[in-house]
Amino acid sequence: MRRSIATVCLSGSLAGKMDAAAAAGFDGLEIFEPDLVSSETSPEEIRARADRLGLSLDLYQPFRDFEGVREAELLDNLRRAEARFAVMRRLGIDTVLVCSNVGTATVDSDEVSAAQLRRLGDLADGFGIRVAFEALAWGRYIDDYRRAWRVVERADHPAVGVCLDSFHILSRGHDPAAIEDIPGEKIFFVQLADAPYLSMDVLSWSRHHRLFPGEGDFDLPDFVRRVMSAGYRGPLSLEVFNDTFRQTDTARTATHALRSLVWLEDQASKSLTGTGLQQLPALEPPSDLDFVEIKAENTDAVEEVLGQLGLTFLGQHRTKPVRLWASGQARVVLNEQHARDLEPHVAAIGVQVSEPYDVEARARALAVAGVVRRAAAGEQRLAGFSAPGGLEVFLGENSYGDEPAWVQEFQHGQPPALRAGRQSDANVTGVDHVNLVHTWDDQDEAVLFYTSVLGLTATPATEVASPHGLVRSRVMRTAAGRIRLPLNVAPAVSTAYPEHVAFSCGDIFGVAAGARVRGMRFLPVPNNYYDDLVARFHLDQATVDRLREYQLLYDRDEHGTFLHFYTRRIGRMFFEIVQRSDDYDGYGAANAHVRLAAQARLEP
Ligand SMILES: O=C(O)c1ccc(O)c(O)c1
Ligand SMILES: [Mg+2]
Repeated sequence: MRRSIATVCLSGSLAGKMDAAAAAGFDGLEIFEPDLVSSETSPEEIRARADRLGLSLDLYQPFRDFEGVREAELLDNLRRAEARFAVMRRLGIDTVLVCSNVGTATVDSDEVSAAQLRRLGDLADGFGIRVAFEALAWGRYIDDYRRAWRVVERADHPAVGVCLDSFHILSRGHDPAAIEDIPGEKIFFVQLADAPYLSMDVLSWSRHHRLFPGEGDFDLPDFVRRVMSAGYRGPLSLEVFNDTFRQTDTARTATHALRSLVWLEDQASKSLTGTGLQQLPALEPPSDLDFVEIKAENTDAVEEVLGQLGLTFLGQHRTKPVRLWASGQARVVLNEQHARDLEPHVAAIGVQVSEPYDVEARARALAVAGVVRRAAAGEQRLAGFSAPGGLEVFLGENSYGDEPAWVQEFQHGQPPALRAGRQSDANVTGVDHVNLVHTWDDQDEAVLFYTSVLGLTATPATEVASPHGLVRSRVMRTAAGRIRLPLNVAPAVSTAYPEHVAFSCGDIFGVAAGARVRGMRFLPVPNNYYDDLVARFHLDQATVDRLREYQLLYDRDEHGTFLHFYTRRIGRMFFEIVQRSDDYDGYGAANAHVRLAAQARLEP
């Protein structure tokens, strides 16, 4: 399918948007009228530039407030249209988007709107132009694509069809099934946008909060399947009004946008044949976390805490200043290579997949930047990718719970007896989650990255108050929860907002007691928190006293309970220990503000 993007999705000048769209690999462009009007470049030059770049100019938009008016206004509107059509001719664009009237309509009649669109069709015909009529979700009378189609059908003009915009349809909860009743050749254009479910007026929602496919809550693959089933074969075009993407780097956003379309085509192609939708190498979500890598100029402080938490040092790498600590399925790689002046931070994760080569091919098809790490002879080379925000993600082979082969490269350390590890409940058993921090402008991109490359799914956003501002959080996870990556957007003022690695265990009191004996300094929890626990959960005093003794936090949902505690901050990170009981599926979000306030007290 041809892939297009509306200029309104991107920041910068019209020429810059065109260059970025072409460089990212788009085939076509929707010219948003304000981008043209404010540009110094003439329509002829824009057309020539598009030709040079190999971009087709697929749509001119929007033409507003046309139908549903009285005759005098209609004549005005036709004159307005004629002037636009003349500009479109100079641009070489043959389709105009006419959106339903929101401002000047006074006549609520299919018959009148149809007759007026027919007259517009006659005018457009003379210019070799087609009219794609779109029902805006907030149209004065026509606010539903099914009514827009009724009107277009009634207009019965070869130059008049519909434009289907996923946002206007799905935001209103309109059933997209009726798309399949529209003849494909009468669907003149398809615009795609995702969005999070928000309770707000639909115009503001549309103008500020649209997202690229795969980043929000709408079922875009189903939407595309329906337009394809109807027989539509025109461009799939992104039209995403979003306050963030309008300010981010143009080239980066264009690449991000194209990734969303490539992902969407792949998703939509399932259970459809002969549509020309491009498929990606098959995707099986990762089965497990392979390792977490922490990088710093000096990792001593991190290793001290890992020891206090009961992890075991497994050895130094054969050829690099890299060390491995582990317990159960938790493997933490400490890397001092190329780390001058760097404080401890989460630099990479490894995930285990059954077919690393397929995932690697998939990532390349999605235009994800690879990372290269030198491997000496005999060392395992893991394919790696740079995720938005800078985390490196490596692909390891599924080891089915056994020690992965690369562990053998860490041999200059403990004797084999220790390598086997002491397995008891009072040990860390694995990594429960890795909490990653993003800036305000790359969280959505990160959601798409983990969705499209690794097949993780995103939970809806939640918000937690910290002393420095609200923290917005979404969790990327596998269905079984073996991989969980909460992505947090840090408040703007706290530039070095810490990330954390959460270890799981089966006996958190045991781990806490061991850590205390080994001198670990816990993140202190205020007494007020424990008073509140009594009120919230009707816990008996003895239980609360025991929690307080170890500075543990407590949460409960309908499935089970959650106990957790935190270490103090080490550089740009810290550790958490968690114990899930029964099928508790959260992250102690109700306690997050207590943790954030405690951290702010220690490091204001
Ligand atoms: O927000 C708007 O006005 C607007 C304009 C044109 C569109 O195609 C659209 O979906 C929305
Ligand atoms: Mg639209």
